[in-house]
This record gives sequence, structure tokens and C-alpha cells, in this order.
Amino acid sequence: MTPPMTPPTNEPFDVLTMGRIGVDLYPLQTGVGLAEVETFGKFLGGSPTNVAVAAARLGRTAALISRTGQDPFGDYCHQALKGFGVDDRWVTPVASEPTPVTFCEIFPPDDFPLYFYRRPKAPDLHIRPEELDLDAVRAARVLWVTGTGLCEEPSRAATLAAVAARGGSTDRTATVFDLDWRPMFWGEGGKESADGRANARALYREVLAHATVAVGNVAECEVATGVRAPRECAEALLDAGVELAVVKQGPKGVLALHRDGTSAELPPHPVEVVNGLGAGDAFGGALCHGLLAGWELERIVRYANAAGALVASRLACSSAMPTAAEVDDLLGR
Ligand SMILES: Nc1ncnc2c1ncn2[C@@H]1O[C@H](COP(=O)(O)OP(=O)(O)OP(=O)(O)O)[C@@H](O)[C@H]1O
Ligand SMILES: O=C(O)C[C@@H](O)[C@H](O)C(=O)CO
Repeated sequence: MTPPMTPPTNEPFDVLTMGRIGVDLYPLQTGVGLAEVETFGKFLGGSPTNVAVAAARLGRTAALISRTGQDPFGDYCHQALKGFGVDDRWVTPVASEPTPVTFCEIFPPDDFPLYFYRRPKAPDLHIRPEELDLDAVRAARVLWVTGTGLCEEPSRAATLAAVAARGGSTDRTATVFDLDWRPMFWGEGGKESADGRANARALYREVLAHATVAVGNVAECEVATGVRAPRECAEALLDAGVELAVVKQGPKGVLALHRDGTSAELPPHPVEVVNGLGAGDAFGGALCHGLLAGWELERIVRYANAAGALVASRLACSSAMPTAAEVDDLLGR
């Protein structure tokens, strides 16, 4: 495991992520539905949590803003964050809610349904704007927020406050908006609704006006922009305010478009897929790493593709995040 890493006193974090945390309970049998699964592995989970772990694995200082239940799974989340070298000082308990658990089914190469247990309300949706350490939020070199953080109050107000606090900065690397569309969190009783989608789009527009980078798969870009063709999505995201738009197309590759006119369009790195879940988070952690390093766009996308591919070739999400040596190795460096 990565040793805990905290920046020297008063130094900002390289990567500060905000949003979901929980426990992934993933089947140890693949190709069968949950009704048939007999044993599960326990892993730290939650997409922005995984992004922080991915960045830490690549040698970056990373912290998370989130909330768990006040229960043994909450203790596990803290223990696991520390083990991965992600600072947990802004992960606080909510006494009234259980720590969420997430199951999945594994049907390689491309079918990995997720089953979220986040009711009545996930602790991370209780992140409050008045409890944010806005100095740390402003100072972080990369701030990473997600679409799911907008689905309910008070997390919605907290997410908007965090991105607004970063407005007008020139000395930070990026404010990243992961478009992260999970329809079941936006409708009544966990069912997707047209209203949910329309509400999400309006809120996504608010965040895009403050963010400098937007990243999402095609379905997520469609929620944000109303269009589906990758180049149109990227252009619409630039029009909405960001400097860099990254459209992930799973097996079809990635398109990244920068406001300065540079672009990169690359195929995925071929691997034998075990579980595609978490690939997007590995991609995200590597994207942060490349932006922090100041690499040119094509190098960043190539690197993030390789990190995503490595996680797609492994069962878990957080504990599967690659080291820089593993990414370099896959890229043949
Ligand atoms: N089957 C695959 N083979 C190779 N690379 C992959 C594969 N699946 C994903 N990747 C890599 O990971 C990146 C992100 O994957 P994907 O497009 O599935 O993101 P996502 O929908 O955000 O995923 P997640 O399930 O983690 O939320 C891809 O752009 C690609 O670089
Ligand atoms: O929060 C999620 O998106 C699900 C996670 O628990 C899981 O780790 C995953 O699939 C990450 O993409």
C-alpha cells in the first residue's frame, strides 16, 4: 500500500475531491447475477474517493471531502483512506445514516450493473456548505466535484459553493467537473424521471460556468449539453465555460478538446477486461496527475487511457489504481 502522504504544513493539496464514499461489495464470481453470487470482496468505493486514491497512487497529495455513517463501515472507510495515503480530515460522520454499500454484477467485457444502497439518504449528500474549509478548497491545486453531488441538498449547495469559491483563479491548475450521471439519484423512489434530467442539466450548467475542466462519458455529456455526438458534446462543454472538455467513449476511445484549439483523440489501450467499473476514476486520477505535471494534451490522454485500461483489467476500483511505474510499463516507457 501507498504510505500516507500529507503536504508540508500550509502547502495546498495537489488533488481535493468531494462527494461519494462507501464500501464496494464486489462479487468474487464473474458472469453470474447477484442471486447466484456466493462470496464478495470488500473495497473502499465511491467515485470521487477512487479518484483521490488514484491520484495518491501516482504520487500526488490527495484529500477527500465527504461524510460516512457513524458505524463500523464508516471506520473502515477512514482506515482504508489512510492506508491509501488519502487525507481524511474532512470526512465527518453523520449519526443518522448508514455508510452506503454498493454491489455490482460482473459480465465482461462490457456489462457491469451497479446496485447502490444509499437510502434513506447517503451521508455524503449531507455535506454542508457552512462546514467546508473554503481556504483549503480555494488553495487545492485541483478540485474535483461530481454531478451526483448536485442531486440533493445540502450537498448541492456545498458543491456549488466549492466551485464558486474557486472563481477567477489563475494560480491553480484546474477545477474539474466530473459529469457523473447516476439517473437513479435524480428521480422519485430511485426511478429516472424527465424532470430529474432537466433539473440536473440546469445545475450542471451552473457548475460548468465555474469549472475549468469537464469530463464525462457520452451519456453524461448528453445530460449536460443535450447533444450526443462526441465533438458536438465537447464544443458545447467549451461553450458552457470550461477550458478543457474530455469525452470518454469507452471502447471507442477519448476525445479531448481545449479552448486554445489543441485536441487529442485516442483509442483505448487494449486489455483483457475483468471489471470495467472504476476505469473512469483511474482515468480521472491520471488526468489530474497529467494536468498537474503540465503535460501536453495528447500525453495526458494517452496516460489516462492506460490507467483506465489497467483498472478495467482488474476486479476492484480503489485498490486496483495503478502506480506510475505500472502505467509507464503498459505504455512501454
Ligand atoms: N474495456 C476497456 N479497455 C480499455 N480501456 C478501457 C476500457 N474501459 C474503459 N477504459 C479506459 O477507461 C476510460 C474510462 O472508462 P469509461 O468510458 O467506461 O468511463 P466511465 O463510464 O466514467 O467509467 P466508470 O464505470 O468507472 O464510471 C476509457 O476512456 C478508457 O481509457
Ligand atoms: O460511487 C460509485 O460510482 C460506485 C463506486 O462505489 C464504485 O467504486 C465504482 O463503480 C466507481 O466507478
